[in-house]
Amino acid sequence: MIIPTAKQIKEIDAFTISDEGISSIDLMERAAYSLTDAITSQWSTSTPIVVFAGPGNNGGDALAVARMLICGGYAVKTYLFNIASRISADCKEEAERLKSLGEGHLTEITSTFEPPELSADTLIIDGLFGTGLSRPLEGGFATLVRFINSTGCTVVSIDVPSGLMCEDNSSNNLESIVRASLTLTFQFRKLAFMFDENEMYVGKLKVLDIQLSSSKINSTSTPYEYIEADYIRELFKPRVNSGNKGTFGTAMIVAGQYGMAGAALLAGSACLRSGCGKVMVHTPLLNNNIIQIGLPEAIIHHDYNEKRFCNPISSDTRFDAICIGPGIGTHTDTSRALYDQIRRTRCPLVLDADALNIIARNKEWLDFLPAKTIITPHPLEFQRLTDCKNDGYSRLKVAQELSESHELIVILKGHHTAICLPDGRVYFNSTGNSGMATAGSGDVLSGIIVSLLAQHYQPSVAALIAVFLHGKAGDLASSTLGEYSITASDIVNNISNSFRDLLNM
Ligand SMILES: NC(=O)C1=CN([C@@H]2O[C@H](COP(=O)(O)OP(=O)(O)OC[C@H]3O[C@@H](n4cnc5c(N)ncnc54)[C@H](OP(=O)(O)O)[C@@H]3O)[C@@H](O)[C@H]2O)[C@H](O)CC1
Ligand SMILES: [K+]
Repeated sequence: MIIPTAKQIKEIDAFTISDEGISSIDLMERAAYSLTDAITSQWSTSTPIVVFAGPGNNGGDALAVARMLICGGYAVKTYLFNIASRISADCKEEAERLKSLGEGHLTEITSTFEPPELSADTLIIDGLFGTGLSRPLEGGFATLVRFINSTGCTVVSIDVPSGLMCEDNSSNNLESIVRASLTLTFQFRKLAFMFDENEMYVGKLKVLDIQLSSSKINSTSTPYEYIEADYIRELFKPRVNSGNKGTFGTAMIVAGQYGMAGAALLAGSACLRSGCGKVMVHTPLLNNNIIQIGLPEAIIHHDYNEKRFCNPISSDTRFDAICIGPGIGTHTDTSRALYDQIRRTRCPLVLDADALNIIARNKEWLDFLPAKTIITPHPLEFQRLTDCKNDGYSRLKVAQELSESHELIVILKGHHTAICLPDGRVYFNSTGNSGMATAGSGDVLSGIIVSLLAQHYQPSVAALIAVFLHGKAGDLASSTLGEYSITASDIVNNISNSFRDLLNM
């Protein structure tokens, strides 16, 4: 599903109204029904409810929900903030409909507001601002948001937590954003929901289908897409029944300085579990026994010259794709070997972990990475690499620029890992959980990517499939072990289930 901007959502909304011949107030009612349905399925009529409605259509939604809840037998107190006497037409109409239920349901605030005493079991419905927020909240609205956040009550935000911009929050006033327990958003995830630091505002997320025009959605052009199983499934090539191990490619993994052999084992085993024909591990001689025993299927490509660090691979070694980085350290010998290898590499390349830390110290190397090289930084690695600002939106913009200017595939790891392609498109992943934030998890991802590259998947496709499968393997591991107990090996052990689940095997 696409992730449109707030402006595009407005256009889709307007098109739906004209194309379907539905009035805007009826579309608002449709949205309010789905909100009410989601709320009543989770909270019973014994829950006291307080609704805060703003001056725009987000407020209109909130007033309609208040009316529907009252009709459903809930005790609801509603406050409409009409400070500048500029409420939208549909918000005004919804206020009238709410008032028509009788006295005392609606309090209109036109100047100062004395916050009510709220019992701990109160459910707050936040309909102050949605996609129409145009600047950070200040003054009375900022105070109101701080009050909401201080109550300790459960908060359900309509469409967007009030105060959160749909895209760029790098200059926002972060204290003036509602911290929702649950956000019920309409039709699309918003770009800001993809950034890790905004999880504290969004809380749990539920997307409500309010049937906006699908033809308009399909013709809306946006670089951002949220990818789910159906999309990924279509990217697979059939596996040839008559294939031999040569057909499915040889992957080379340069990993594991002495003391970090586990990184080589994890990347190597993930690679083997992801379908390539042969895996070679280039690693210091001292890791020999560990890897021979831990991964008997792999061919160890001994690094004879140096016992502890990685050296260049001899130029007559043949492989179809190469991954460099898991646990290699940043020793000067390794750094020299990395430089040498990058210069010589003619096949698809993935750079991860310490390879990226070495490049961060030699930023000019970015200029000669082969086209379509995949890099897989976590936020700190990306910051070291580019000196970008620390918020998700700024980071994404820099990643998009880097991807486009250097023809790289940048996989920005996070809760919703972003895959930035050189043509400007960005895909956000839908799988994965907090249990995957564990040592070695990135090595597993690199192993899956290089396996798919060795099988001759296009780098962009390999990146998309690998990120999805990796997250899915983590989700399957979590379904039996729970998020607290997952290790990187558990992710490897669930790669096969992840393939089978996706491909219905
Ligand atoms: N997606 C859909 O198809 C549907 C969405 N619905 C709901 O509509 C809102 C969007 O409604 P909109 O009226 O465009 O916007 P808001 O309600 O978010 O707010 C607009 C008003 O807020 C004022 N504003 C903006 N920023 C501030 C601020 N920092 N401080 C004070 N006031 C602010 C703005 O005034 P301006 O001065 O900027 O003009 C407006 O008065 C969407 O989120 C959904 O909830 C439909 O109901 C169903 C279809
Ligand atoms: K809201």
